[in-house]
Amino acid sequence: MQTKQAIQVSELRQRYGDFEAVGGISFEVAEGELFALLGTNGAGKTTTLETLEGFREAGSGTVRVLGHDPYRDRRVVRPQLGIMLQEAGFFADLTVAETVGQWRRFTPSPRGGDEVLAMVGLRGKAEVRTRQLSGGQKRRLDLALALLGRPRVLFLDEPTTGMDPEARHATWKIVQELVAGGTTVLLTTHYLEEAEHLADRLAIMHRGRIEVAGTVAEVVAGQGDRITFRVPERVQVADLPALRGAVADIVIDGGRAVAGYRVQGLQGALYDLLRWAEDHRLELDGLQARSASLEDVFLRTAATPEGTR
Ligand SMILES: Nc1ncnc2c1ncn2[C@@H]1O[C@H](COP(=O)(O)OP(=O)(O)OP(=O)(O)O)[C@@H](O)[C@H]1O
Repeated sequence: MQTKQAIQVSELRQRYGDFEAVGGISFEVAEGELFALLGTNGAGKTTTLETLEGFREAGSGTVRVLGHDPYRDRRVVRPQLGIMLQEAGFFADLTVAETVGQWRRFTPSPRGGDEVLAMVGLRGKAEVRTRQLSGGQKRRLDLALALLGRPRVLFLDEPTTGMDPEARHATWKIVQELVAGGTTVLLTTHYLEEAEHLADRLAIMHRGRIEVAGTVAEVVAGQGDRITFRVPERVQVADLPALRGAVADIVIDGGRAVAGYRVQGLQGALYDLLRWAEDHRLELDGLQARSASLEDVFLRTAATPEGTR
């Protein structure tokens, strides 16, 4: 059976005046998949999301959500979307229950107010005024409102900003349950751990382009594992070993030189390093070895200098 694509973006470009905020991006999200859009500040994530949500017409390229143009066919598409913006405004004097009640009036066949509040763990706050909610609780109320219309596609723009780790994990669980129930989710986040935890696939944007995309394993593959240690005082940088062909880069940290290697496969490279240290009777201060992570890929992408794309 062919997988149906809930979201299709092909060569999307968006400009603000002379400035190109999105420079020709393409990706697809299958029904029931969670796709995370990561990127540096100003990379173009929100502009992309706003286009998919039908708030902006595509500058050029094509965008389809559930098979429709979300801008031109928004009457068809919008009722099937749940949207959690970066900042939603609530009326400060309304209670949580009243806020949900107001939104229900504008939502066709909405979920029950109690039901959505229970889903996001806010039933105990139903009678609290929204201005008294904490930042994390406000984000959960935002999520409750996005879920009212039983959306087939849910857009979450930095959903866990301001949440403590417990609330963040609780939110991840809610999102995982929605995905398990067949909801398609497009998420933006600055928390790489969140993408690692939730995303079936992800893309990293930088200056309007998708620099890398795939599953976490695909994105991280080939990035190289990392070994670092402080260069021992009686060793010249030129005398450091090349570990399976990898040459050390040196940074100065707290007045001491730190050697860093990017190697393919930790075990062999560590074996060589420890044997070298043993042969030279050296203690390797601050020795660290770790597998490549999404953070490595992100930081490398973010470090791509201007004019190199
Ligand atoms: N209305 C606008 N007018 C002019 N420039 C804009 C406008 N909205 C966004 N931009 C610019 O377009 C670029 C992309 O912005 P966008 O908000 O899409 O990025 P983002 O990836 O969501 O960033 P962040 O992670 O900081 O939220 C930025 O350089 C931003 O300054």
